[in-house]
Amino acid sequence: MKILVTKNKEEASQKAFKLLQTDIINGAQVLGLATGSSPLGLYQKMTSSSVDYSSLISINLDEYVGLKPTDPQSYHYFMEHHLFAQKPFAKSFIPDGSNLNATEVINHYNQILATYPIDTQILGIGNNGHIGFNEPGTPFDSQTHKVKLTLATINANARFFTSSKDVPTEAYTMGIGSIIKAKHIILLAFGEQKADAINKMINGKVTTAVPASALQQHPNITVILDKQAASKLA
Ligand SMILES: N[C@@H]1[C@@H](O)[C@H](O)[C@@H](COP(=O)(O)O)O[C@@H]1O
Repeated sequence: MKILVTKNKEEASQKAFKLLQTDIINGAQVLGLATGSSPLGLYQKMTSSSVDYSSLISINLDEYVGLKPTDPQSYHYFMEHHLFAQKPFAKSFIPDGSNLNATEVINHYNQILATYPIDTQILGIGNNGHIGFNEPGTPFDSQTHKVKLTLATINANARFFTSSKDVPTEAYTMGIGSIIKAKHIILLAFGEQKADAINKMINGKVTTAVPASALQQHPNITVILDKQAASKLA
């Protein structure tokens, strides 16, 4: 694991942008993308750059079950608003949260992942160590699946909704097995509330109790932190 501790989000996002650029120059064609506040600075760098992404493929990690792509709280809407409207890709895939037929959504997404192996995966991390929406206890070889969100995740994500009652309780997510297949992973984490999860991810036991600890086994991962997220590293 390569760990970069930066001054702040701005410096971290710039470093992530440069790493992504290098990967693209070196032939990366399929980008795995994440939602949440952590990759926002990177997406701002991407939208304000002159780089053209229109020949690349993007595949997002996850989506809430029950939200239409047009719902402002959906991850479809988030990606459209923060990246795709300004920087369209050749094809962009996000699980269809409005399709309640889980088997159909899962099979379709696994097929997409088999067709387009991810070159560079952008990742955030939940306070409880989740990646994508892979909550504690998820097997490391998991493929796309439907999850019941933990109370911790629902509460953490309530900041994007009017109230925690509005946060969907289920999501479709790429599995840990699919995430760790990416050739290069760039994980971004900011703030003290991530410090414990980051320390467990890097120095803790490799255990399904901390989904991000699966990343210790990955041969090519860059973790970009601010000082607060790095504050519990030994
Ligand atoms: N499904 C997303 C994750 O992919 C993301 O990493 C996490 C942290 O979000 P943030 O970056 O806003 O802290 O939130 C959600 O649960």
